[in-house]
Amino acid sequence: MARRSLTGILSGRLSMARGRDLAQAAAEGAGDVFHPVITLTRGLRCQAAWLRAWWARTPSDRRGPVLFLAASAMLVVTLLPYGPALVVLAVMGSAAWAGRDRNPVETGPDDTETAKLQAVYQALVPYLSDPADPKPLYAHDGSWEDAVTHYEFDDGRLVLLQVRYPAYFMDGDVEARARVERLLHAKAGRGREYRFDWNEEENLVTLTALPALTTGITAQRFVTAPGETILGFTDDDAVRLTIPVAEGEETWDAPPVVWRTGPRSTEPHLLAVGRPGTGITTLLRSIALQALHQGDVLVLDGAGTGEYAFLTGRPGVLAVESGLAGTLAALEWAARETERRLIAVNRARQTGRQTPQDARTPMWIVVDRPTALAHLAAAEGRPDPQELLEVPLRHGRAANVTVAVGDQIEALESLALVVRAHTRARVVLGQVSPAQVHAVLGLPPHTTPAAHIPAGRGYARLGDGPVHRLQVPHTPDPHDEETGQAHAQAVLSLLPAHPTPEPGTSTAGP
Ligand SMILES: Nc1ncnc2c1ncn2[C@@H]1O[C@H](COP(=O)(O)OP(=O)(O)OP(=O)(O)O)[C@@H](O)[C@H]1O
Repeated sequence: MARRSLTGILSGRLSMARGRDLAQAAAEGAGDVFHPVITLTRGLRCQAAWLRAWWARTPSDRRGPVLFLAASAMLVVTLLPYGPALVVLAVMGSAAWAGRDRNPVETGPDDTETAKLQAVYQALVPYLSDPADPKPLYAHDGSWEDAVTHYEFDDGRLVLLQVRYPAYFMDGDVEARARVERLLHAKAGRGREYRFDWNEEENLVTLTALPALTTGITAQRFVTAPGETILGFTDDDAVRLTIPVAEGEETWDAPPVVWRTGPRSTEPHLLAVGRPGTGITTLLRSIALQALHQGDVLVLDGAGTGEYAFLTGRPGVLAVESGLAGTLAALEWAARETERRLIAVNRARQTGRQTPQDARTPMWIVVDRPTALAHLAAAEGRPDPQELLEVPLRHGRAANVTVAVGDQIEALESLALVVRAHTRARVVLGQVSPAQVHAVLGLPPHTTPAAHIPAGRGYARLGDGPVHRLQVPHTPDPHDEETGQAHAQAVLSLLPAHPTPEPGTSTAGP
């Protein structure tokens, strides 16, 4: 075999490399030259495929008229000046558009997100697997892709996660659910609030990150129908209705939690409890201010801190009592007044006449911290004021009498049975445990607590309805030194104006 010299081999390689470069340059040049043609061909192919599919979908009895229409259109086009040229231009233009290069869209999680999803999956293994399961959905050597059906990240943080769970997982067991929710909450990040939705039919649980509820809504005249009271504001998708609210300079549509009272209400009385300083008085003040636009209000302030004093003497305010003796007298009057209204309503029904106006005007009894008064009454050997609420609570609905009670959550056990039994509209405010929410509302919250809970934040439930997150509108005591001028003015402007006194007139009341 003849040997080749090193220079010969090198020069041969050099000429081969040059040849490859030339071929590559020629191919690139051809690619550039033919690119429009390739694009047009691709577009024409797309159009032809679409046309074929459309033709296949068209029922056979309609193909004849379609062909006839197409032929007529072609005839018209050929008769038009520049018609065929315009048609060719239009087809080429749409083919160029249809065949344009589309950058591939990146799908799927990046490495950090994949690691996070796998971590969530692995953490769920002990909770959602069973050693007896021959084909477990959750296993230590398994992958998140088997169980995660939806996910969404925002800035690297999970904002939506839907996972499947095996059919044997006890999704009806509150504690089993709570364990999974606690774990998902911890894995998704504790800084924000999450909602959990359990779909028992399809064995799916969804975690959704919730935006914080606005704390900027202050006392104002809300747009409501007669018998409606706004307890506060909640999530957009939790209620069907929104009302316009002013927040600072802006007006926007906010989703309210509306409490309906009166003869047709299924939850005619309210109980609100919370940790001290979380906004129970503020909520009752907001309710009293709204009630004043619908009827008469009697305020009984067990805490005796004078936070309702600004209402004293205003039209529609029957009395503001804070001492034990005054409260007992006011409640005795309220019980008699409820009975009087009840008799008037019954008489009117029996005789087929309209209920007299003085039995139709709504009457509200707002009681703040009744357990404080109960304690005082027990010490003085006097009747528990809560027991005097029995008549308004039992018969108030028919007599258009509404009772709203507020107290501290620690005093829940001290609340009279009659109060707990007849208050089906419930609110709980402040940093409370899921068990406490369950004790007050009859259901645990389906959202995790926020890292920081502002005053006036909590949950509301009307009767057997769902549990709503709630933010009470800021309604401070206008006489409090710490209340800013603007806020005080906003509250005072909601009070009905003093009527011009007419000689010889007097108002009814306790
Ligand atoms: N919705 C709210 N928005 C803003 N601040 C609020 C809200 N609710 C209450 N606050 C503020 O929180 C503080 C306590 O409110 P409030 O007196 O209503 O609570 P409370 O539960 O009745 O307290 P306490 O147990 O001391 O009577 C007040 O300074 C009040 O202005």
